[in-house]
Amino acid sequence: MAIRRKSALTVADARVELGGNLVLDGVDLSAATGEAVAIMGDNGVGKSTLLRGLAGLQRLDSGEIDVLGGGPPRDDAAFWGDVVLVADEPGWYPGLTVEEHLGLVQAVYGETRMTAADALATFDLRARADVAPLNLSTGQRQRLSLAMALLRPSRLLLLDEPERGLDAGFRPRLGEILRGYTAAGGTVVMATHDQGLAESAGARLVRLSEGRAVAR
Ligand SMILES: Nc1ncnc2c1ncn2[C@@H]1O[C@H](COP(=O)(O)OP(=O)(O)OP(=O)(O)O)[C@@H](O)[C@H]1O
Repeated sequence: MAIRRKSALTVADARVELGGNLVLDGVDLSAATGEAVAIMGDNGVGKSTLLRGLAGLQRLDSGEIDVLGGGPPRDDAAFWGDVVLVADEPGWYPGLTVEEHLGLVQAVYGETRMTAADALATFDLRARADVAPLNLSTGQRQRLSLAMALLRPSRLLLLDEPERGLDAGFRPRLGEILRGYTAAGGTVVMATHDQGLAESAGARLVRLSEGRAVAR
């Protein structure tokens, strides 16, 4: 008998118009608790817009969203305590090293999913621990963004093109890290152009086409 997993999020008939274009045109999406979902599709089909909608950073013109059973996304501490969005590069703290950025996350959250030292190792940043993030390469900065996101406790990870800047060797590692996150009960929704990464993360593929989800 199939085990029915609890819903982590649902999007029903989402419509978003931007600059006179209907970017999302009746999109449905769902993810179960402990599931990874990869949203794929051509440039401009609305993947980032959908993720921003899930994070509450893009208002829907119509449609419904439920995130973690709490209704629509809310810009409050409880929501952001459960949800992590990794999209554009974050602002870095001037004067703090890579290791200190991770230490800061650990200090703020107290109980983290791993130690800052483990995060440095997991995201291959040990050799760059003492430099400022702005002195990292693009891919190393992306690894630091992901390390900070995976270090802190959360229930839902929203990742916009997490493969950005990552070399071919690290992408399967990221897939394994995301598998570990879902195995521990977390839910992942990512927009990606890398089907290999999606598969290594064990993600269900959802294709967006002209603002519609055509397979899920
Ligand atoms: N602020 C905005 N005003 C008007 N149009 C916008 C705005 N932001 C995005 N768009 C348009 O909305 C559409 C969807 O953009 P979105 O970034 O969601 O696509 P995407 O699928 O994530 O693309 P990519 O694969 O290139 O990251 C694009 O046609 C884009 O030009």
